[in-house]
Amino acid sequence: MAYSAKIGPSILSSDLSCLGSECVRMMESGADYLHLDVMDGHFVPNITFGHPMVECLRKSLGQDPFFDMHMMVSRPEQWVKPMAAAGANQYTFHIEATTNPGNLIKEIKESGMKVGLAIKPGTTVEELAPWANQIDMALVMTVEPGFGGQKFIEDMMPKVNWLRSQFPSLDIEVDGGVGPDTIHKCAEAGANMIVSGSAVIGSEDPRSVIALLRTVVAEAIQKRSLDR
Ligand SMILES: O=C(CO)[C@@H](O)[C@H](O)COP(=O)(O)O
Ligand SMILES: [Fe+2]
Repeated sequence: MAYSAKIGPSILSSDLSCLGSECVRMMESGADYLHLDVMDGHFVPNITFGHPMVECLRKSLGQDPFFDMHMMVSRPEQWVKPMAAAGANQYTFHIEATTNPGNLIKEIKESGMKVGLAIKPGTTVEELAPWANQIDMALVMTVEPGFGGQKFIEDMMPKVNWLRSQFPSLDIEVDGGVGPDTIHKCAEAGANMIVSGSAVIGSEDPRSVIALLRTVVAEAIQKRSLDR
């Protein structure tokens, strides 16, 4: 079992005028990686930031933090090279946004980044499955992409469960409405990379929330390995 519990705060719901220091605050609170939500106002009805911001964050934060780019954009092909040059570590694109996932996976790998493949709530996990052996991470959205602070969609858990049963060592990420109230469902289903925005950022004690999320997931991973 190659995967481990990792917690990646989504900085979407932080004070964006202090993005650099918010990222530092999350890393100092025990985050394993940073989940950076890129929205283009076309694939989703909201706009955030692009590669120039990522480049500034990389310069200010140094080489250490792992940047998981959640690309909620149409034509994800166009940002692969700029994101790699800006210092992104993982490029997570939506399968709904491209007609040629195979080629995009290849381009991302050639540019030196890891590959994440995301599906919206309305997309079946069978659409992702043919690519699962070529990617580093599968992202199962647990809200409609576009906004932080939405309600967790529990109906997505069978997708996670199925992916875990079919691909025992794949990194599986959940994103949207995940926090102390919903983490048990995600962990039991088999998710190991946990994005949490408002529950972590909005907490007075982000360190404790991150630690709790990680403990629940680590315990579920251990239980699964004992059950095998
Ligand atoms: O990609 C998205 C939303 O589209 C997420 O990354 C959210 O930003 C997570 O925030 P919470 O739902 O945890 O508040
Ligand atoms: Fe996200």
